[in-house]
Amino acid sequence: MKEFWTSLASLMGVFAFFQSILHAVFPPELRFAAAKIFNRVFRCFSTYCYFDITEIDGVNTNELYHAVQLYLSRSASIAASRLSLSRGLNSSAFTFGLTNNDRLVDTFRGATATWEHAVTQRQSQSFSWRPLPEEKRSFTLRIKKKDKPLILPAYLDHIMETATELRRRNQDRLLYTNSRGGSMESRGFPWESVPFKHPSTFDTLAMDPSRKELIMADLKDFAEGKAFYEKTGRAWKRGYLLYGPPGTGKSSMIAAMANYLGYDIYDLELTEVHTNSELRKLLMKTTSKSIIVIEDIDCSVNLTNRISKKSAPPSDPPSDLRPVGAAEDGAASKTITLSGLLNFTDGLWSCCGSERIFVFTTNHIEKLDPALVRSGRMDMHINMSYCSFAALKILMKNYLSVEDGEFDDANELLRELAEVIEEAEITPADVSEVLIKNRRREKSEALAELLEVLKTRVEKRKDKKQSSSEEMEEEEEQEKRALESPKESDQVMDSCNGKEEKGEEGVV
Ligand SMILES: Nc1ncnc2c1ncn2[C@@H]1O[C@H](COP(=O)(O)OP(=O)(O)OP(=O)(O)O)[C@@H](O)[C@H]1O
Ligand SMILES: [Mg+2]
Repeated sequence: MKEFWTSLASLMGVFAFFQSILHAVFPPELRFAAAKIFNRVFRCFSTYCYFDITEIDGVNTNELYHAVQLYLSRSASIAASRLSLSRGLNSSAFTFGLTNNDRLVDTFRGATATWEHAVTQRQSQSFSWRPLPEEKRSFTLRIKKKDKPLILPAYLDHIMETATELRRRNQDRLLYTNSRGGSMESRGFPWESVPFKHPSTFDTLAMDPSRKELIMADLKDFAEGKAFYEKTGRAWKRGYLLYGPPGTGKSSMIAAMANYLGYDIYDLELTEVHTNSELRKLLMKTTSKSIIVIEDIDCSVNLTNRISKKSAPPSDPPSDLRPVGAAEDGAASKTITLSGLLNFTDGLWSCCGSERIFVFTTNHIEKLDPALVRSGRMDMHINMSYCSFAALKILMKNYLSVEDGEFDDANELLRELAEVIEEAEITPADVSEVLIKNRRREKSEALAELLEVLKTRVEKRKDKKQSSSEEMEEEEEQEKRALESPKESDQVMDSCNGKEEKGEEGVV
């Protein structure tokens, strides 16, 4: 310790000596230049090396400067005592920054990096087509010379990646749509966007917790799977098919996925796409870390034509190559085809960009072409089914703030609800409606009301079943009767024939 103070004192002595020489020997106008030279000499003997990262690189904005700013803002909020604060356009988070001459120490792969932020007045405005800011801002990175080969350029790559991730997390999600009704070529960019504010999350999504966890784990695995996809040579994309009756939460699931991963959503309106090449262009203009959604795929495109094709003449092209809806008018090039759609998700073009998720939804999985649902095409098929008791518990928590264990297991109301919920075949959307209507009442009253609704549904379903089975029985009975008394019908036939014969005879 003593040695440290001795060397520090001698260093300060040397510094003071040079300072006094500077003042004694050089006139004030040359002092700045001389100081710079001394500085350089010092740096030659220093064990450190320095990197200046200016805000404006020539006349262009230096991306690295902003990346460093964002990167340091993570730790600046903890380490520094005076900070600058900002909030970017479209951003929902505040960003901390270092103020003038503030320092921050960071470590990377065991090496220490010291950052200093400098703000100086721009001396004279040199000619520029673009007006430059009055202040000159820069970061100076100081690292030990021996660490240089160890951490550069990996450290800078790390900074850029972290900053991109932070920017994405701070930025609001965007929801893009291609359904503007006009020609998409007219404005160059085929997608229009709005901030995506859907509040659905996996916490609020009513479905069995075990299935939910499976989906979340799958999504996480995908988002963190860059190395895996690179190693295995697979395109970094994943497909989910959500199917189930209306109101079971397919759209809510998509919103929850986007919020969970922090991805943007591209809601593709297939009916607005006229050709396969338009579809490809749309795909090319999507960004990484996004979910591309085609809702109600069974209604968007006629995907049943492959089946209907079996009865068509053999000279026709295979149905999946045939333009959808263009068979009669021959406008083949003016439509999209099933193969175009499959290429969209699976072909080479689907890999331009990376980290993308495709989600198709349908209410009628049985109506989809087998090519679309065959294994491997969509990586995961998710059945969004009617409300189970586990899902009901989540809805009770969402709408009535009923916490786990608030009603004990022996509670009569809960027991009855658990008994009838599956039989009632009610969608989470319908349960939500009942709970919303009754949310201001006592919790037990609201649940009792729900129980009534469920019981009525069960009764109705039973009646319907009863009447349809009665109808079926009656039909069967009629068929049986018809089979058992062939003579009667023969007689009718005979009598008809008889009449005809008579007539003929009469004619003759
Ligand atoms: N599983 C669920 N969890 C939470 N809320 C749900 C769920 N399912 C439906 N809801 C509620 O019902 C509403 C409609 O649900 P959603 O639009 O997600 O259903 P959908 O399956 O996409 O229906 P459709 O097939 O008609 O498009 C949502 O706003 C949400 O409040
Ligand atoms: Mg929907």
